[in-house]
Amino acid sequence: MTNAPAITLSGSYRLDQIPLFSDVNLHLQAGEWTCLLGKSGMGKSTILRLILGLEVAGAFTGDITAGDGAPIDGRASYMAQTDLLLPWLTLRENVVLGARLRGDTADLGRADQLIDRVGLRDYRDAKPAALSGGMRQRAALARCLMEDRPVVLLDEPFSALDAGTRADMQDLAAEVLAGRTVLLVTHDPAEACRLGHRIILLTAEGTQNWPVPDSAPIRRADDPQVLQGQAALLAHLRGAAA
Ligand SMILES: Nc1ncnc2c1ncn2[C@@H]1O[C@H](COP(=O)(O)OP(=O)(O)OP(=O)(O)O)[C@@H](O)[C@H]1O
Repeated sequence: MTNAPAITLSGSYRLDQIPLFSDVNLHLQAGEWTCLLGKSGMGKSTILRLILGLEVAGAFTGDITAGDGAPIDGRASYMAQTDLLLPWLTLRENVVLGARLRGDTADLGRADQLIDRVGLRDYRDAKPAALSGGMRQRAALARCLMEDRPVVLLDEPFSALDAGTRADMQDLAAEVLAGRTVLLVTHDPAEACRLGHRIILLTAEGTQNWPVPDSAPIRRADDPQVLQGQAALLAHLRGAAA
């Protein structure tokens, strides 16, 4: 993996001529996890798509830059909210899809290791239709981790998982993505407090930094500061939604 760059997105976004968010200043520190929270429909997934250079429905005015000045395109892997598994491929073929599309030789040993780590060894040759929603999400996570990119954009990657599996997958992602510049969109205050070097809240007025516990992530779920932090964040989000 090459060095992970910092990424900055600053600007405003209009949808059907109506501002969705204004004066956003989102700075992702190089090699760190930034967690982005905000009300549904506020534009979090749109921000991921803007960073990736993908098509969006509205108009963005502003700048999106990497700290090293090089293009972001080609250096980022992305896990969308929908798993985007190809139904005619097996789980293993889906996990190595990136290499296949690029015409590279897939590292099947690494793929099998990741499939094991997400707990899907027995389903390696199964088609996506034979997997539950949570299993499909873990397959998509394995495919994203397989890409080994310096920038990783994750859109609610653990949302379909039971609590125990979710904690395991958070641990796995934190381990495999150490040193990457990660942007994690999540609705879960506990997840943000465990994983984030930084927590940023997106509102119609822009972005707000939220304090994180003193210790370095990934933090224990029963760390008192994590427990306090997630309660305070939940209270804030509920207040903001009222
Ligand atoms: N393809 C599209 N065509 C038209 N409008 C869209 C499209 N995709 C998103 N939008 C609109 O853009 C706005 C922001 O959507 P986005 O998915 O970025 O929100 P979000 O904050 O990620 O929401 P959630 O938390 O529910 O996933 C919403 O009002 C949504 O209806």
